[in-house]
Amino acid sequence: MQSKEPVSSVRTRAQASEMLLCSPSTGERLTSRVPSSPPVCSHDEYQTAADWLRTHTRHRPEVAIICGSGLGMLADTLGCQESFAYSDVPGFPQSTVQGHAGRLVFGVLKGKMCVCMQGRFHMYEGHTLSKTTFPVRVFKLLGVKTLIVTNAAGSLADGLQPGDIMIIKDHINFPGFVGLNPLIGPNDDKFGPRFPAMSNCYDKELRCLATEIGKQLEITGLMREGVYAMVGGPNFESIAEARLLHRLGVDAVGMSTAPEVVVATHCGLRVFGLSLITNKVVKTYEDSDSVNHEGVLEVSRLRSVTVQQLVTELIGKMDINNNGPNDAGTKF
Ligand SMILES: O=P(O)(O)O[C@H]1O[C@H](CO)[C@@H](O)[C@H]1O
Ligand SMILES: Nc1nc2[nH]cnc2c(=O)[nH]1
Repeated sequence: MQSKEPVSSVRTRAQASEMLLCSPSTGERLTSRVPSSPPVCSHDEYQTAADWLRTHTRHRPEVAIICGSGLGMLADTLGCQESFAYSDVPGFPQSTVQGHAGRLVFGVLKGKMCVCMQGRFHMYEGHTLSKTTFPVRVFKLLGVKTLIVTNAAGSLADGLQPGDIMIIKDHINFPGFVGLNPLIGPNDDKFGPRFPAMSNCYDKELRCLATEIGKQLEITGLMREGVYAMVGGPNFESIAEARLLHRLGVDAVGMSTAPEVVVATHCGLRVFGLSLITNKVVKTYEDSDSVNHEGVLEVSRLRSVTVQQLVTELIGKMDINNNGPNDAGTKF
């Protein structure tokens, strides 16, 4: 039997989901992207951004750093700086979160060519995961070998206090459990395999080196290794959620990092990650504390110099030619 609906009113699924994003009263578009429908960026889009950057800077970075909430000051310490607003770089999304300036800074740190993201993209801002992780593949095309990720996170582990630094040993990518993974979609074989392993995604040698540097800087009391979990955000955890995460073995929780690391590992970058613990996640109903972003930024600012020293020394001492166990050979 034929549908009685006129052809002009039959909507595709894509149109229907687009309509859900419009105000029912005015028809005004409320947001432009749905994270759960993952349109992927094409190889050309990454290449265009990389080509644009190559023609606009002399820098050829070997190390990329993604700065977490309130940790962007690190970029200011680079020598021979050249910087670009994200809005000027083709294909780059915009930063919308306080504490994420939205600048790409190229420069030299301890003799190594670096590029630093002063501000990252989060899924909860409405970016697709492909856009959230867009810079990582651009870095790969620019010749970057090592990615350093930093973030602000809440602690679930009893031994982790605000102001502590957690070297990320492993992660739990909770959005990935429900199909929100940046690698969903046709696999781009030029970047990496369809089914990448994630068992060595945080480089052991760099973790050991960071621990050694911690000793030299006399900050071992602040440092330990742990498991980071990414949740979608933007709300912080309910108490029941916090208890669940704790029981699952999560040491620190945040709303970023895992997608960047998945994409970096897929394309063979060596990864080092650290979480600055900015708050304790409330786990009991008797506790009247509650977390807010301003408090997160305040702790980040207070510890940013220490994080900066640790990352700077790590970059100075790392062997740039060791690409770690995930490197399957550069394809570009
Ligand atoms: O992960 P970064 O970008 O450091 O930011 C963390 O801080 C914000 C919450 O205060 C969230 O975006 C969380 O992910
Ligand atoms: N999800 C989450 N993200 C954070 N980022 C900084 N602190 C927190 C926290 O307590 N929970």
